[in-house]
Amino acid sequence: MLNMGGPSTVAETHDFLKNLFMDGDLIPLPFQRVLAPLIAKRRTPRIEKQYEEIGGGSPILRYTEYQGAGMCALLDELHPETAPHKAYVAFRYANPLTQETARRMKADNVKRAVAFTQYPQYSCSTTGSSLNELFRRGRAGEMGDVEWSVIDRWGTHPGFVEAVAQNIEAALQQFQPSDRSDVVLLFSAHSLPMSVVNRGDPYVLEVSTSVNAVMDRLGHSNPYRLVWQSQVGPSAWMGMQTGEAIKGLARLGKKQVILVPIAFTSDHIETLYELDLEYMREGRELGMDIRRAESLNESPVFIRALSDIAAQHLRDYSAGKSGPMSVQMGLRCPGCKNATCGQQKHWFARAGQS
Ligand SMILES: C=CC1=C(C)c2cc3[nH]c(cc4nc(cc5[nH]c(cc1n2)c(C)c5CCC(=O)O)C(CCC(=O)O)=C4C)c(C)c3C=C
Ligand SMILES: [Fe+2]
Ligand SMILES: [Fe+2]
Repeated sequence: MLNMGGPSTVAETHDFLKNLFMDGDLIPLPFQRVLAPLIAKRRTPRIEKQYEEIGGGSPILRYTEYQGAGMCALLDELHPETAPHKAYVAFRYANPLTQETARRMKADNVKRAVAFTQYPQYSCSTTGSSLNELFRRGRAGEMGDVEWSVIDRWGTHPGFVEAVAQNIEAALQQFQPSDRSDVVLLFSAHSLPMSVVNRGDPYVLEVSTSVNAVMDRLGHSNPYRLVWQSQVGPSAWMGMQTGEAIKGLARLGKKQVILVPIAFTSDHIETLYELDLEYMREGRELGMDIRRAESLNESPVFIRALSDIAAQHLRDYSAGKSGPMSVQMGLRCPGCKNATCGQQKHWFARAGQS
């Protein structure tokens, strides 16, 4: 289970930030090896405080382990041919790091593995980065002889869509029945630098497609917008920003709002601090009745979706098909060397079309 990860304790914040700023797939910096530790050090006190305020660390590991155990139990039934299944967590910037997980897999003598991204929508800076790291560890011989396949995106899987929709419906129940259809659904995803969007990264399109699928499932019952949060640094990022959207809705007199995280599968600093503490407080100060759809966390519907995605992948793989959600390791973009790059410019350049 590949993801970014987060510091499980406040004390791990600095190392998490350092690993994050060292990653050229996420943040390409000039003189990265020199600058990254400096930026991480300067940023640490502020981010430590945020992790303190949300209970002393990121719950992402706890939720990923819970989801992984649930997924494997179901998968043993759905795909007994490859049972027993075991979930390993490989985080990009926090423990357990990919390197450590690779070592554990080797010690466990694992021979067959699925690299299953836990980002529903693909970006070269998130899933791409995790897959690159996995490649590096494999090439360094740290994993032993493993037959790999990849699930690289699943943002329109009906089970994922259903789980998000059910959490929205639960949040809608908190409003008076007569008000419900006027509540604005504000889908909020982590933003992406415009430099990444403009080179054709598929993330923005895939997040939009997820939102559309959820709205289809809800029968377009409510007004909705897709907005973007968590910009870092001075460069241009994908907008509109979540904070600006909330202020804009308040100006329009649209005061009943549900914030819906759509690009994360569990709670962490971006939901618990930025959405719950910052934006919801701002909204309430503007006189709004602003709530949040719960993150997928321990949702049984979501865990079933994970097992279904994995089972379908395993069936496709044994039938010799890679399936629509998955590609096999070895296919690497000639442009950025990402395993499953979705950047149109890179692939078209290869085909001689640009
Ligand atoms: C789909 C999810 C994410 C995308 C896309 C993404 C892009 C992205 N992020 C940064 C910089 C930072 N992100 C930070 C935290 C963080 N980011 C995500 C997800 C995505 N990031 C999550 C889930 C988290 C929180 C982890 C946790 O608490 O468990 C941080 C650290 C916090 C901070 O210092 O503000 C930074 C920095 C960039 C530059 C980027 C674009 C490519
Ligand atoms: Fe981020
Ligand atoms: Fe690429």
